[in-house]
Formats: sequence, C-alpha cells, structure tokens
Amino acid sequence: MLLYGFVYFSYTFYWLRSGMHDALEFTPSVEIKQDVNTDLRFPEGIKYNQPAVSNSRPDVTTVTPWLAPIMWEGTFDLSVIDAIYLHKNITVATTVFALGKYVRFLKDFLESAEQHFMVGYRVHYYLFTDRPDEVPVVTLGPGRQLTVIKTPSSDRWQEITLRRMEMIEKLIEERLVTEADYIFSLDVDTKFCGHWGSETLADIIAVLHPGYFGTPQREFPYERRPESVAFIPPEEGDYYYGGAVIGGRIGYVHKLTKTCHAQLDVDRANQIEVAWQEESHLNKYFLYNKPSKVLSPEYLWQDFKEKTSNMKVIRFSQVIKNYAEVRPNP
Ligand SMILES: CC(=O)N[C@H]1[C@@H](OP(=O)(O)OP(=O)(O)OC[C@H]2O[C@@H](n3ccc(=O)[nH]c3=O)[C@H](O)[C@@H]2O)O[C@H](CO)[C@H](O)[C@@H]1O
Ligand SMILES: [Mn+2]
Repeated sequence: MLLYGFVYFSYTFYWLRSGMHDALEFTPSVEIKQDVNTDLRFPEGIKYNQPAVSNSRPDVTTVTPWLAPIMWEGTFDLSVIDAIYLHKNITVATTVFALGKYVRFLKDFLESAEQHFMVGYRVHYYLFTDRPDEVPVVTLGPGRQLTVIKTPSSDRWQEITLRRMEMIEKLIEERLVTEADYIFSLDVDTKFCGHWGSETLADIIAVLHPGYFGTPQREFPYERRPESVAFIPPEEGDYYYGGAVIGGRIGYVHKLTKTCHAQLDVDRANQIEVAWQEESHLNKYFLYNKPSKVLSPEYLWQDFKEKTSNMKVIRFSQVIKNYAEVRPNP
C-alpha cells in the first residue's frame, strides 16, 4: 500500500523538430505504477438501471474519433461511477491562482466548490496568492482542506496565467506525488452551479471551450504563426479546448505542464508571445497527446452566454468580469 498511487518521474527530454510546428516531446512519459486506482472494481450488491443500447444524447457528439467519452448530462450513471471511485480512497488536488485583484473571486469559487465540486471525495485546494491576508474564510466540508501558497504576482496578466504551467509542474514534483492521486487546475473567476463529480476522473481530461463548440477548425483561435511551437495549421485540430480547466492523474498532468512550460520557454527565447498564452500551448499539446476524457461545455460555460438547447445543465461557469478593472495591465 505504500506504493499506492506512486508516480515515478523518469523523463528523457529530446527535441522532435522535423517541421516548425512539431511540439516538444518528452519520452518516455511518466511511468505510472498500475495500481488499484485504474481498475474499475465494482462492489457487489449495488442495483442500478440497465444500460441503454441507444444513444441517450443524439443531439450532441458523445465520443471523440479516438473513442474518448465526451461528458454530457444523460450519458452517464453517477451511482455506477461513484460505486467504483468512492471506495478507492483517492485525494483530488485542486490548484487555483488568485493573484492581485483576482482574490475577490475566491469566496464564490470556494463556497460554490464546497457545494458542488467532488462532494464526498477528499479534496485539497492549493491556493496560490500574493495576498494571503485577503483569502476569505470558507467553511470546508469533512475531508477537505486548503493550503495557501504565497506566490509573487506579476504586473502582466499574460505572465500570471501562463506561469501556472510551471507552478503546477513544480507543485506536483514537490508535493502532489505523495499527497494526491488526481489534480484539477481551475480558473478562479468562475463559479460552480451544478454537480461536478467522479464522472470527470480520467488519466487526462480537457474541456471544450464554450465559445468554439461547433466552430470550423480553421476559425479556432489557435496560434497561427509558424514561428511559435504552439503553431497549428488551418487544416488541423480536433476541438478548441479551454485553458480554464485541466485535470487528470498526477503523472499525466505533470507531463502536460512540463511540456507546455518547456514550449512556453522556447517561444519566450524566440520572443514570441502566443495568441492565448498557455491555452495555445495546451491546444497544441492535446493535438498530439489526445485527452482520454473530454468535458462538454457544461463544465466550462460563460455567464454572459445564452444557454443553448443542448446544455441540459451548467456545472461551472466563468463569471462576468471587468477586465480593465481586475487585471494589472491591458
Ligand atoms: C475560459 C477560459 O478558458 N479562460 C482562459 C482564457 O481567458 P480568461 O479571461 O479566463 O483569463 P483570466 O483573466 O481568467 O486568467 C486566467 C487565470 O489566471 C489567474 N489570474 C489572472 C490574472 C490576474 O491578474 N490574476 C490571476 O490570478 C486567475 O486564476 C485566472 O482565473 O485565456 C487565458 C489565457 O489567456 C487562460 O487560458 C484562461 O484559462
Ligand atoms: Mn478566467
């Protein structure tokens, strides 16, 4: 049991640059000990509805071309998933950054997370902030805890958002390898408004950005300059993923953050700042490292958007903010 969930980091780092738009590659990826976390052991004696043999959501795609499920309300039976995961005794690390004036979003974020996010599971929030005195006191449910990590801010919001990759990478190396099994990294200018639970657990998850669901790939706001490592040509790309949600098992997310961090460094050395900071690199990463589960826009909505008919439930949504007022620079 000591080795339960233990992650070995054994990276060899090399370049794969046959063309300008190849992403950096780390190989072999993190070696993860196969353990009780990944089997789908189901306890005896639990009754549930017989699985349907027709698609319960004909209005939306519920599976990617590489056969990863796309999570929509009505496609899963939570009682079945919880029966599998509740007895595994897992810890879910949740990183959130609240630098500068973004501390104001913490109260709603944390209070709503306590109501809706991974309820029944052990959750450990790791809160990065330069203003520990302004962290609100929020009563946490049983088995849930919060660690404040004092972090210097920056006078550029672009720097704050992209540096999350490096900070998550380090946090995983220094603490999460022994403290957690899964991790989610979430934007703080958000609120939970519906259930978000064990159905989101997977090796590596990505979320469909609500602004580009159904958009032709050539119109995705990918980085389009070939000089950038994040470059994606107009005829490539599966979906446009949002940078506000990343998650998965510790080792997989470590590989993701380490790769994106390295790619951001290469661009920086070449004096290129990509269109959407770490989100552009994340999209490049997922083009060549497909997510094993994809969250529908139910898991990342935007308050200003009119609810569409395929949205049976909104679970997590970006609140309306005055960009000029909350960010340190335009
Ligand atoms: C919905 C969505 O997918 N949002 C993404 C989008 O814009 P957003 O407008 O959502 O970016 P944002 O201003 O919310 O910044 C991302 C996150 O960085 C942190 N932060 C940012 C600025 C600051 O002064 N203090 C601070 O703490 C905070 O946790 C915030 O939630 O593009 C960004 C990169 O350009 C990120 O990829 C966001 O995740
Ligand atoms: Mn945001």
